[in-house]
Amino acid sequence: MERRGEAGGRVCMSQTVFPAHADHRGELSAGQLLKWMDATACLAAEKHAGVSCVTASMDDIQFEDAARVGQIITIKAKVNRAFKTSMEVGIKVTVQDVLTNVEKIVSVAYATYVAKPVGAGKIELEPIKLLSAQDHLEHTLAIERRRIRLGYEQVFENLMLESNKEDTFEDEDAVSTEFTHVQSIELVQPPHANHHGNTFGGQIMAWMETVASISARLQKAFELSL
Ligand SMILES: CC(=O)SCCNC(=O)CCNC(=O)[C@H](O)C(C)(C)COP(=O)(O)OP(=O)(O)OC[C@H]1O[C@@H](n2cnc3c(N)ncnc32)[C@H](O)[C@@H]1OP(=O)(O)O
Repeated sequence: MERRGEAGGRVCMSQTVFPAHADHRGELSAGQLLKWMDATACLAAEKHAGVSCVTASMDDIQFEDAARVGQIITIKAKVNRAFKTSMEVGIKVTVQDVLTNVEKIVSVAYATYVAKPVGAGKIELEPIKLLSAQDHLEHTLAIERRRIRLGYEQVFENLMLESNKEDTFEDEDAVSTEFTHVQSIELVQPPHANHHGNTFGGQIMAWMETVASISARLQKAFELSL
């Protein structure tokens, strides 16, 4: 029998990109990918914790390559380190072209999940069993990344408090952004919820990404109309 903490906390998910997952360019939308990344990583966290987990945060994400309709997306998630009630999960996304077999990295990301048993108090997580040199490396780096991510919020708060000066920089080519304000009101429905009845973190990120990309496109449309 596999004990929790022994090679638990690893999940691999593959999915063909269908037109319903794509944006107007025929590429996998970032919002859909964020939903898959969150669902896969949450499952890895729950496999390790043995109880339900919630998304606390996802670190900065860079998308290095696009995935087109018909290509295969593979998401590998692994618990790098369990702290007290939270875990860092490493997420690696690759895209494979079925005709050429060429595989490319789309993204490497880190997310934090907190064990939250339904109807119970907090639980303390077991440490993870390290099986390879890579596991050891990620385990060591995870504590450093946690220190940076937990300090990040404070750094941003301090920036806001300290920067009470108006930016006087003026560029004569600057264009107004007044037409780029976008607001979306969403009704939380059952398809947006996870198996605990809460809105998926990935769903919230997908809504945020939709609004941000519409805003960016409105800016471009406004510039072209000038
Ligand atoms: C609104 C939505 O539907 S979002 C989508 C899904 N996600 C959720 O629903 C989560 C909503 N948020 C929450 O439930 C809470 O804010 C939690 C669980 C994230 C934090 O719980 P709290 O009890 O407020 O915080 P507490 O200070 O006890 O921290 C618990 C752990 O989370 C960690 N943590 C808290 N915030 C963060 C963060 N932003 N990033 C990384 N780790 C975090 C803490 O370091 C701590 O870890 P440790 O126990 O291993 O030392």
